[in-house]
Amino acid sequence: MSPVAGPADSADSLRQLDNLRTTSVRPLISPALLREEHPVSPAVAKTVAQGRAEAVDILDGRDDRLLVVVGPCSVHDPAAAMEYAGLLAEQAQRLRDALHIVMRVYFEKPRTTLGWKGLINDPELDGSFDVNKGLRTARRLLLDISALGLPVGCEFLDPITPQFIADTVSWGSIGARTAASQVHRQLCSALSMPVGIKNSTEGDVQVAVDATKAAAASHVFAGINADGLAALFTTSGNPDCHVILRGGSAGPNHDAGTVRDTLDRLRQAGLPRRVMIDASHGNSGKDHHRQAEVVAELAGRIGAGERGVAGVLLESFLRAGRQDLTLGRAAELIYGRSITDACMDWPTTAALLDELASAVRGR
Ligand SMILES: O=C[C@H](O)[C@H](O)COP(=O)(O)O
Ligand SMILES: C=C(OP(=O)(O)O)C(=O)O
Repeated sequence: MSPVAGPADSADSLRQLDNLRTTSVRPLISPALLREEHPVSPAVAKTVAQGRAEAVDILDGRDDRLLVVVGPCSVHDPAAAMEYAGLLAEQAQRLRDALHIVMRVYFEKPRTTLGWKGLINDPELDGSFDVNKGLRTARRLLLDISALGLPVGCEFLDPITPQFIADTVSWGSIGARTAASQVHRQLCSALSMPVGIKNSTEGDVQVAVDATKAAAASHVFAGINADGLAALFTTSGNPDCHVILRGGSAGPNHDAGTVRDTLDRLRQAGLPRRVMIDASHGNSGKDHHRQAEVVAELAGRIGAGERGVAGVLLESFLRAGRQDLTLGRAAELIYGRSITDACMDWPTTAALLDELASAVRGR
C-alpha cells in the first residue's frame, strides 16, 4: 500500500513551490501613517495645487510661459538638495513672469542594469535598504522644499510609492524605461498632477504618444490604499499627460523636425499638441556641457516664435559633473555633486534660466 499524504507532507510540498527566491520580508509603514507623521500644511497645499494648475495652464496653452523642471538627477543628500532649493526658489520668484519653475526632486532611479536605486530604496547609500527611512526622508524633503513656495517634480517608478508622496508633487514623470509599461500607464491615469512621459531609450517617440493616450483613459487595476492594503482602483484618466523628447541611442531628438513630427502624431492620436524637451540624457549624450547647447538652440527657436514646446527638463546641481558612489562610503562624496547622471552647476543653470526667460519674453 502506498503511504497517504498527511497535512505535514502537503505543507512541505507547498514550501517547495513558494518564495523560493525571497530571502526576507520586512514590514513597510503605511501611507496613512507617513502622511500623519509628515502632514501637508495649508501653505504647502497651496504651493502643490498652484504648481499643478500653472503647469496645466501652460500645457493647455492658456498661459504663454514655459514650464521648466530643473534639479539634480537624483537626490542623495537632503541638505544639499535644500541648499539647491533655496537658490532655485529665488530664481523661480524672479523669473515667474516668463517661467514656471518646478524643482526636479527624484528619489527613484530606473537603472539600465544595476546600481544605487535612489534615496527611497537605500537612504544610507550603503546597501542597508532602509526603505521606511527613505520614505520618511523623501516626504520630509518634499514638504520642506514646497514650504519655500517652490513646487516639486518626481519620477514615479515603483507603483506603490505614489501613495506615500504624491499629495506633495506638482509634476510627475514616467521614464524612458517604463513608458511602455501598462502598470505605469494605469498609474498615470490615477495621478492627480500632470505627468511627462518619455520616449524610449532607443528613441521611439510613438511609445510615449501611446502611453499618453492610454493614461488619458479610465482603468481598473490593483494597488495599495492609504492603509497599505491591496485594493482595486477605478480611475477617470489623466488628460494632463504629455510627451517628453529625451533623445535616444540613435542621437538627439530636440530638433524642430522631431517636435513637428511628434505634434502630428499627437494630433492623429486625438491628443493635445504639446511636448516637453529633456536637455539631458539622449539629447546631451549625458554630457552636462551639452545641455547648455540644447537650451541655447531651443531658446533661439522659442524666441523666434516656435510653439508646441511647453516645457524643458534640465539636470542641474550645486556642482558640475558626477561622481561614483562606493556603497558604505558616502562620507567620502563631494558635497553637491551628482552620484547618478552628470549635472550642470548652479551658475550655469542660473544663466540658462535667464536665457530661457528672455526667449519667452521675446516671442
Ligand atoms: O537619469 C538617470 C539615468 O540615466 C538612468 O537612471 C539610467 O542610469 P544608468 O544607465 O546609469 O543605470
Ligand atoms: C531616468 C531618467 O531619464 P530617462 O528615463 O530619460 O533615462 C531621469 O530623468 O532621471
